[in-house]
Amino acid sequence: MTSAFRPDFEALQVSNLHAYYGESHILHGIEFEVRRGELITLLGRNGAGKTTTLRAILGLTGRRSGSVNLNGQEVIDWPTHRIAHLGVGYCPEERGIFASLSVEENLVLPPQVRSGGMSVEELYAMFPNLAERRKSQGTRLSGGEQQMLAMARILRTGANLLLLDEITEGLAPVIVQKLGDVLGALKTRGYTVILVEQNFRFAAPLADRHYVIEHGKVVECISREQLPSRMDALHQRLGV
Ligand SMILES: Nc1ncnc2c1ncn2[C@@H]1O[C@H](COP(=O)(O)OP(=O)(O)OP(=O)(O)O)[C@@H](O)[C@H]1O
Repeated sequence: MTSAFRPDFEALQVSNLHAYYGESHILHGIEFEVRRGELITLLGRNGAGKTTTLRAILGLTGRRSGSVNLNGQEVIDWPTHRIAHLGVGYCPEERGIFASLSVEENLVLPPQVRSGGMSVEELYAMFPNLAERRKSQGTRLSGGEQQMLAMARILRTGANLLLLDEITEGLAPVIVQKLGDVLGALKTRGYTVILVEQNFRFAAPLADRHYVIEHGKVVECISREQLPSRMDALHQRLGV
């Protein structure tokens, strides 16, 4: 560890990030940044490289190159578990709930990556549905309950930079609204969020900036202030 090393996350800067799955070159020099307490989105059509970007930050793709700088620390060559211990939590699209374990067992299973994680009781206060289902098996949860559990689980680990992949996909409007409230509350508490999202209406009010990805490259960065004047161009890019 260098003397500049500080485990608490303040900023992530991704520069010239290339990533591969086997021989397939998927990311072609991704560039973006996010600072503590910000929420940014990665937008783009299917197959643009949004999920791969989240996975590449954590070292979950094949070969990768370029720079992933976390709070002044270059982590491009680090293994995933070391990166996670800087406070990075990943919520994959498939959620990864253990079907044979109860809600509470799922919650307490992952090891803490840093101090300051939320307690189980704090999480039940944030997600009352989970409190009611604390003894239920993973298989018996609705899609919305599974998503809340997946979010709650990374909050318990102490992660404060959250990489969230399509968390609203397939969920009822009332659950989507609840997830929006939770993200707003987390932002207020200083959490930092990178959101891959197809539901732009969900993401727009929460986000400080939007990065549009096409063919493994960021082709546009749109701030909250610029959004009203760039909506038409954005719709065209996303094909919606
Ligand atoms: N494990 C893998 N092996 C090989 N190619 C992959 C793998 N995962 C993804 N890809 C390819 O990488 C490209 C980017 O996929 P990625 O999942 O990052 O896109 P995305 O923008 O998240 O889109 P979606 O919304 O469809 O998930 C696609 O062409 C996809 O087929």
